[in-house]
Amino acid sequence: MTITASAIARNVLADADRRETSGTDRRAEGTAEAPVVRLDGVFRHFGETAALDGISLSVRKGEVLGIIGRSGAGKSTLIRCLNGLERPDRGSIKIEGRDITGLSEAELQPVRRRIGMIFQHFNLLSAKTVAENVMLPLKIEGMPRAERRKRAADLLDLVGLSAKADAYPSALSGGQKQRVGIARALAARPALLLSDEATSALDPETTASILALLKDINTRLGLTILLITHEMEVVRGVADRVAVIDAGKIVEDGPVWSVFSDPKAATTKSLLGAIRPSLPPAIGTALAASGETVLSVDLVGPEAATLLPALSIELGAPIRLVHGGIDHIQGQSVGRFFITLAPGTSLPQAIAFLTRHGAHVETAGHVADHV
Ligand SMILES: Nc1ncnc2c1ncn2[C@@H]1O[C@H](COP(=O)(O)OP(=O)(O)OP(=O)(O)O)[C@@H](O)[C@H]1O
Repeated sequence: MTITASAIARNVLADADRRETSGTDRRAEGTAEAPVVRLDGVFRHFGETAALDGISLSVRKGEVLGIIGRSGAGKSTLIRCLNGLERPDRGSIKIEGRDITGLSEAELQPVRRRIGMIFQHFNLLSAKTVAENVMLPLKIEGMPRAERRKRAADLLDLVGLSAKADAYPSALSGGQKQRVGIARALAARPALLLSDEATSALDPETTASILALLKDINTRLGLTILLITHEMEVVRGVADRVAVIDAGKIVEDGPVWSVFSDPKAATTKSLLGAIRPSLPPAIGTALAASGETVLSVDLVGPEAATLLPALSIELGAPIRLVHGGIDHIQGQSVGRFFITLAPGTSLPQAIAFLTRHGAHVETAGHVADHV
């Protein structure tokens, strides 16, 4: 799909920015520099269950943060706290610098309008057309009809669905429904787009196209996005930073390339299991039977591409790559290789060389008697 880079698109969030800098829409201490979202020591317990157990994190303006966790980790509770549907037991939650934890329902309404949401099951009104669905938040805002129509047309252009303006949701594919959901979420010019498992009901190809659209909107409009997901592929596809939540705690937080190349927490390693190369057991068994030593080698950076040939030259013998390769995440080359050394070569020499070049090396599986 091609999205036209129009003045319209640049205008999609412009009013929100004007409101933000004028400060007339908020009575907060926040400034343009304040994080869009900031949580400090947020606790929410249900009886003995700590759904949120001291969460602190912030999302900068223009950032895409992925929050990932298994079922029951606390993701839904976090979302409910962010939009004021749930109140934390303690801690503070600031949206654009304004603490929302003590606000009344009436006071929460303008804060909620600053948060656009997209959902796993799209939540479109089946009796309304695509354009009417997109216009709905604007109708609630009291925007005149002609203006609403114009804005809905601009938003449908942005998500590549102009041709479907008068169709009903039942006539759309899942990916098209989610595009409508995105257009609707952007209608009121939010400061934050909150994505709640928005691609979980979509096939991998459609997921990729929705993630590309979100990334495009983030890049072109500078929109801040918080993605809640249980899929690492989603984080990999679009996020700048990832926070891993487990039993109500953030157990890991960092740039996506860094967490993907060197996960520290057990939960992160396990969530990454499916997409981070690990030695297939059958290969490990076969190599053990043949008496070969397998090394796992991790290296981030341009040297990842030249490391193995350089090692081969250092040892004066060929290296066998049995599994893995180079991935490209956020412009970084992330190398993860499983290699075996030729008989008679020095394992300590190989490890010393690789370590000297910044690689993290482990012996995986069988370790043969090397020189
Ligand atoms: N209203 C509630 N009453 C009692 N326990 C709750 C309530 N809401 C959440 N919990 C518990 O808090 C923990 C976190 O739940 P939460 O729904 O936030 O997790 P989640 O990460 O969103 O899970 P999923 O991905 O399955 O939706 C779970 O143990 C859940 O059983």
